[in-house]
Amino acid sequence: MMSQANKTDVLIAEELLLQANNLSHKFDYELFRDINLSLYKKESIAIIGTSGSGKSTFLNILSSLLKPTSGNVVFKSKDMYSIKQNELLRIRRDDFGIIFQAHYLFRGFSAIENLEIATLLSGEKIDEKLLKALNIDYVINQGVGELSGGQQQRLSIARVLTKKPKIIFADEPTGNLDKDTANIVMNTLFNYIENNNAGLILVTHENELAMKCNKVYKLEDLKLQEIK
Ligand SMILES: Nc1ncnc2c1ncn2[C@@H]1O[C@H](COP(=O)(O)OP(=O)(O)OP(=O)(O)O)[C@@H](O)[C@H]1O
Repeated sequence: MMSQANKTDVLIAEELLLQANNLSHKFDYELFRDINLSLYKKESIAIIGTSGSGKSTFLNILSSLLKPTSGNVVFKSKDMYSIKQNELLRIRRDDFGIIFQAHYLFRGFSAIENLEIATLLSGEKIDEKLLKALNIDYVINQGVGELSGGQQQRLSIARVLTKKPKIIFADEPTGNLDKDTANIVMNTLFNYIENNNAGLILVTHENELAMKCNKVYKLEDLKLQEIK
């Protein structure tokens, strides 16, 4: 029979979405050393730190885009940087939602066509409620080039959520937005992870925004310091 301690281990493992172990990275100089991080279902984590401290680099490593100098990132019991490239691409396509400030929308297409592309890849449906919540439901027939910067940003967030990722990685997702719109976007992301058993890792320089997350870490002196 399984002991109580083992049962607890199994339970924690089932709730775990992503685990980073002993991550170190350097470019010309060392950015961080031996960092550990765990993300659980329904959890939001914010990473703060001064400009150039390595926040975006850390997020790129967690989100399958950059192999760390050393250490590993485990998703679904697999070390992402030891598996085959096509398996890694599948994880990125099916399970990860990556939101960057520079949004990669298809400019020759309308807003709705950009969402349809996401549904084709994932087999999911466009969620009208999501478009309403993000206040872009009334512009979906317009060309991407006709949308404002903030509308494009929200459209790219809608496109990421449309494919129903297990983990959302967001680098300054509200960077271009006014406060009210930023709140709408953050509430949409929080509701999404709650309703879909997903997780969120957010990089931001705004402390107020960071503190809305369950956990906050500051990247400083090569380490992640726990703030909340
Ligand atoms: N591909 C790369 N090659 C070489 N150096 C890089 C590369 N990407 C980032 N760096 C360097 O690593 C350092 C950290 O960059 P990063 O973008 O991770 O910081 P950040 O904390 O996100 O900064 P900011 O808040 O200003 O966006 C910077 O000095 C940057 O020049």
